[in-house]
Amino acid sequence: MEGPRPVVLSGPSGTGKSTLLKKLLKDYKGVFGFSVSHTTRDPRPGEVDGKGLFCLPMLLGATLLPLADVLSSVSSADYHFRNREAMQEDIDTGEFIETDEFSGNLYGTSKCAVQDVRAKGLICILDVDIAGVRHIKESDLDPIYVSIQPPSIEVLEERLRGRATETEEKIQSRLEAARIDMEECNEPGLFDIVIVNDDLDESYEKLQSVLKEEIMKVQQGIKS
Ligand SMILES: Nc1nc2c(ncn2[C@@H]2O[C@H](COP(=O)(O)OP(=O)(O)O)[C@@H](O)[C@H]2O)c(=O)[nH]1
Ligand SMILES: Nc1ncnc2c1ncn2[C@@H]1O[C@H](COP(=O)(O)OP(=O)(O)O)[C@@H](O)[C@H]1O
Repeated sequence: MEGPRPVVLSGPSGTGKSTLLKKLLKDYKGVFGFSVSHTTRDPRPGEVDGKGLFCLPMLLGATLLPLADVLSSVSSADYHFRNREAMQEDIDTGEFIETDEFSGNLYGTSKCAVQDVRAKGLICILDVDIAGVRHIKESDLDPIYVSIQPPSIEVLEERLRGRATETEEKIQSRLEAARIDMEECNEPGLFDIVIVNDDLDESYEKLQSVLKEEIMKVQQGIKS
């Protein structure tokens, strides 16, 4: 597909990926779009459900929903929250680019989630775990791969506890996955850049700088 290259943000749970990507979406309106993943985990308070497997071009063609409703439901959602059976059915019918089991739940990037963003000419941001990164490497997406890492496992634990969204069991399983992620992220050729998210402003500067070229492509497209 033509257009700017997508961006994959990966890194341990609690390291600051959502914080950074929300800053990008806020500061660069009309430049970035979030690929809304599917998951079987329960929504956290305040999280918005994308309500299922939509393909924006398909919906518009069928004019099932007013355009504004479709755009807002897709762009502001955190996840499409599904039960395991429904998600497995969609996986079996080939709707996903990649899926992974993380901390007892299924997560996955649907083809529609990426198409919806790319069809609008936006830089598509995907937030996936390290297994997702490896699966995406086998696809034809050709994204920029960014790993966001914590300064240390102790700091990560503080952030996870500070966010107060997980049970003790989930904190432990996330820390276990984090140890593996922290080791594997330096594997040659896996990521284009590894950003240690100590100071948030500095990390955001580094992230903007690695995405500068793609951001300019979209901004120049908007002007012309
Ligand atoms: N492979 C894959 N991983 C995902 C996807 N969506 C989210 N994840 C990863 O799943 C993990 C858990 O995500 P989440 O439950 O939202 O917790 P959080 O990252 O701590 O906010 C994180 O490492 C995400 O990057 C997806 O579509 N595919
Ligand atoms: N650089 C930072 N310094 C201190 N706290 C941070 C930093 N970046 C993120 N946080 C905090 O850490 C917690 C986890 O961040 P979050 O963006 O939810 O992580 P992720 O999306 O990677 O799971 C949040 O409470 C967030 O406010």
